[in-house]
Amino acid sequence: METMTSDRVLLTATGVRKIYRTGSVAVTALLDLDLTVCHGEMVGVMGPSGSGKTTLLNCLSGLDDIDGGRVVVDGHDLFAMSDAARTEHRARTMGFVFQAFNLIPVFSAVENVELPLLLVGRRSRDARRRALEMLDRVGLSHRVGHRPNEMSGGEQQRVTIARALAGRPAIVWADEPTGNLDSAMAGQIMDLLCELNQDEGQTIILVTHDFAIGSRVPRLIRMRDGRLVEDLHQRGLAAGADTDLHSG
Ligand SMILES: Nc1ncnc2c1ncn2[C@@H]1O[C@H](COP(=O)(O)OP(=O)(O)OP(=O)(O)O)[C@@H](O)[C@H]1O
Repeated sequence: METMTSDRVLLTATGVRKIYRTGSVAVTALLDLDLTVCHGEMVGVMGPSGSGKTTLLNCLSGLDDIDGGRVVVDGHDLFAMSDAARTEHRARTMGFVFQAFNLIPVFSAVENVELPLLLVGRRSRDARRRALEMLDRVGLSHRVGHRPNEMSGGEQQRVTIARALAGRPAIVWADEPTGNLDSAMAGQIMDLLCELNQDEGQTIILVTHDFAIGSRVPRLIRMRDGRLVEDLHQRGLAAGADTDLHSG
């Protein structure tokens, strides 16, 4: 069993509840969800369509409000903060990779990666240096001046990963990051994410419905009807991660 000493804990969700209300219809998308994630973990989130995977990502990252419970990330209670403080905390501690690449079409790769750094006040020379370093890290040093429509889907997703990691976030959230890619490119993006986790200890929480992806993460949680129904530490999959096999 994993020993979760408090200094290793990065995220704690306790009794999280999320209800979507549309007119008179209420859908409970998360029900009393408890989850603890430690620094350096790579966690996959799987479950049937509608089970609450994206809602989990949106609520535990503070992108969306919750209807009950508590989420603490990097020592800060997300929903005890003002909206402005939560936004600032998110920009400082979290990076996001989505299925849609959401790159700015008129910007080059390096401009897309440096933009969030400039928005949080980094000096332009520092932001450029860090953006180039990250593009090199994701294997795109030969594409820094290319615009999104001049790159393949896999290359565009590498740019978004470079952008997500440029600010050295404590957590990277990824929602179906390989959903728009063919299986060969999807495999390469997973290789990169696994490498960033294993070599650099980057904490990653990844939503997927793809079993090939889910089989590669050291820890896999499964959802059903808004509840966490399984928490599986897959044996021997990651350096530094817990390798006990247990569920619960
Ligand atoms: N904005 C919304 N308004 C109303 N209901 C919503 C909203 N977003 C999600 N839901 C509902 O909440 C439940 C959980 O949705 P969620 O998108 O989190 O599931 P998911 O597991 O990510 O599904 P998928 O694999 O299909 O993306 C579903 O019943 C969905 O219909």
